[in-house]
Amino acid sequence: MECKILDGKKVASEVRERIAVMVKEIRESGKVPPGLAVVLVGDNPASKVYVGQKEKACKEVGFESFLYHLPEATTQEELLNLVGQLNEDPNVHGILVQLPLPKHLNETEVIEAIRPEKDVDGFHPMNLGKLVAGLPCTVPCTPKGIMHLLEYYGIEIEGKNAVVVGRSNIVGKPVAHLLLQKNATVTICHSRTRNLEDITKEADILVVAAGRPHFITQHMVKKGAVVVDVGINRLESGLVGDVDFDGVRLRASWITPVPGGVGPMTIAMLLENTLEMYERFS
Ligand SMILES: NC(=O)C1=CN([C@@H]2O[C@H](COP(=O)(O)OP(=O)(O)OC[C@H]3O[C@@H](n4cnc5c(N)ncnc54)[C@H](OP(=O)(O)O)[C@@H]3O)[C@@H](O)[C@H]2O)C=CC1
Ligand SMILES: Nc1nc(=O)c2c([nH]1)NC[C@@H]1CN(c3ccc(C(=O)N[C@@H](CCC(=O)O)C(=O)O)cc3)C=[N+]21
Repeated sequence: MECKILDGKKVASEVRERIAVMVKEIRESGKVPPGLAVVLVGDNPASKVYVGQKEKACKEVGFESFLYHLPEATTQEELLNLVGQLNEDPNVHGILVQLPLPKHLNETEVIEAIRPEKDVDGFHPMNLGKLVAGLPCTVPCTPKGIMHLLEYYGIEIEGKNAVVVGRSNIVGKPVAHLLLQKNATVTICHSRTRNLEDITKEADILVVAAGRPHFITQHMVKKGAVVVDVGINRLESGLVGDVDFDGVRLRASWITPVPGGVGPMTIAMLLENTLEMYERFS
């Protein structure tokens, strides 16, 4: 059986086109357009790349984007002050603080300072709590993008064994809950999991967000599985995911490539979340 590609690049561009049409109508009606504020602290090269992509994506769909690039030496108080100011700014509908922050800053406290109505990442405990409770909330972009991609390609979730490798608050845990809501039987694995491959081999749907290049190999995957690779690893040979694509595609029925899989969906969902918050709260 031929393995098919979950084409995040294509699906994301369709989402962006739809958003661009809606923003055009908003602008033509003379209203304030949706605005996204991105806060970057320090000079982490990977973060700078991501922030650049986000700005470009905003411009393309017609959003206002406000970039705050603060020096590495920014204090917690200065960062909290900026967040407080953005919370009050009527032109800002979404606030994204790029993670990771430099080590001297308290990430949890910064995220909690963002008004939940402007928490475009869905990382605020109020949004994460609502997600777990199955209430309407802002869903984190990467997990939302994964679900959108599965839905687009008609991948059935109900009753399937879904295995998530990774338990971060931004990817692993929320995607596990979204799969659970769609009635999958969900297993979450992490660095203390024993006999990982015995578990991954049972997965009908395998989502991998471990941050380890080529971590999931062919023999860890069940024949016909749907494999979603969230990993972004920059090696000298280029950008690779957490899944050994060339090996695993010989067994899987569907697979996301890296690049061109989950990454572009994350950006598209960031735009979608910004527009949703604009419509709900402005
Ligand atoms: N494509 C996209 O849009 C995005 C991609 N990413 C990428 O996804 C990856 C994961 O990101 P994130 O969730 O933030 O990462 P974290 O580093 O926060 O979490 C990694 C998770 O993987 C688990 N893990 C690490 N090593 C192993 C192992 N040997 N066996 C089993 N589990 C293991 C960790 O377990 P433990 O909890 O026990 O430490 C942890 O739960 C990264 O490569 C990141 O760059 C992230 C966000 C968006
Ligand atoms: N507050 C916050 N929100 C985030 O959403 C957030 C964050 N912090 N910190 C870092 C991670 C990582 N992340 C990615 C977004 C897009 C791609 C992406 O577009 N990837 C392209 C490749 C891009 C390239 O070539 O580098 C692809 O996979 O095709 C990847 C990773 C968002 N994150």
